[in-house]
Amino acid sequence: MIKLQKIAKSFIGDEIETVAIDGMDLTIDKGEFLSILGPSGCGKSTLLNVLGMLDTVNSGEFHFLNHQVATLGEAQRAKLRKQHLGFIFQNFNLIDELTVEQNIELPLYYQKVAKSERKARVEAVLKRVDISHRRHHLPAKLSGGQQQRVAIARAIITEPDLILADEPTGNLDSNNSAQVMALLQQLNREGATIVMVTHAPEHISYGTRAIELLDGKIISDQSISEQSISDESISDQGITAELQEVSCG
Ligand SMILES: Nc1ncnc2c1ncn2[C@@H]1O[C@H](COP(=O)(O)OP(=O)(O)OP(=O)(O)O)[C@@H](O)[C@H]1O
Repeated sequence: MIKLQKIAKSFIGDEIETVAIDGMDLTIDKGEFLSILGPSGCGKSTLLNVLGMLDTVNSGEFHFLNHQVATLGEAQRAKLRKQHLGFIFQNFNLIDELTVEQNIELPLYYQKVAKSERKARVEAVLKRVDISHRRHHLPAKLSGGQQQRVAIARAIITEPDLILADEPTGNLDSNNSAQVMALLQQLNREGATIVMVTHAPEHISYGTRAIELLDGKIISDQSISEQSISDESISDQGITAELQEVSCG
């Protein structure tokens, strides 16, 4: 689904160049649930912004489905974003003045989907994330976990090829975090491809693969299976412990 080849991205400010992504190669297949970890400033958000076509690269190739994204202009990238991507953010990014169901409906409205179909799809997604009982509430009346479930519903309602999640549990307590991660895992098991930036090494076990970045480069790339997670937690010296150390940065 995605192929990055020798991608480089730097920022220039006050005559100082900061290299955020340093010649990165990365392939992501349909159906993966990839976690991206690493210390602060290692390039996680920049990579997610590149994958989300919110930011351009300085050099390298970026293939998404059948498109060569690096050569596309802003309007074409915006079209691809709207058609194929769903975003989930740490601070939910819901619209305060709209109810739960209006927030969820919005992407379909922008896609000019007919009203009757919008209603049917909102209904199904409300059930899917178990928030039907709060459909007429404004976001401020919901808990953080409920707000993130609404944001997930809004991200999946267009049936995107790829869901990008930027620290989706960053503002949640452990109970709500576990619920949101279980929902993302379930969506992945039903076929969704997910790329998630996280500071929580314990959450990689919900995914199928974890990469660790340092200074804009991938320094480890691991397949995650339920078996490997339980083995590693027993040995206490595997990826979970290692990543815990790295993410403290
Ligand atoms: N708009 C920008 N202008 C200048 N430098 C930037 C910009 N965005 C990111 N950087 C720099 O690029 C590097 C990578 O930043 P990035 O935000 O991708 O890191 P991160 O791993 O997501 O960090 P965090 O975990 O703290 O969110 C950092 O050195 C950062 O200061």
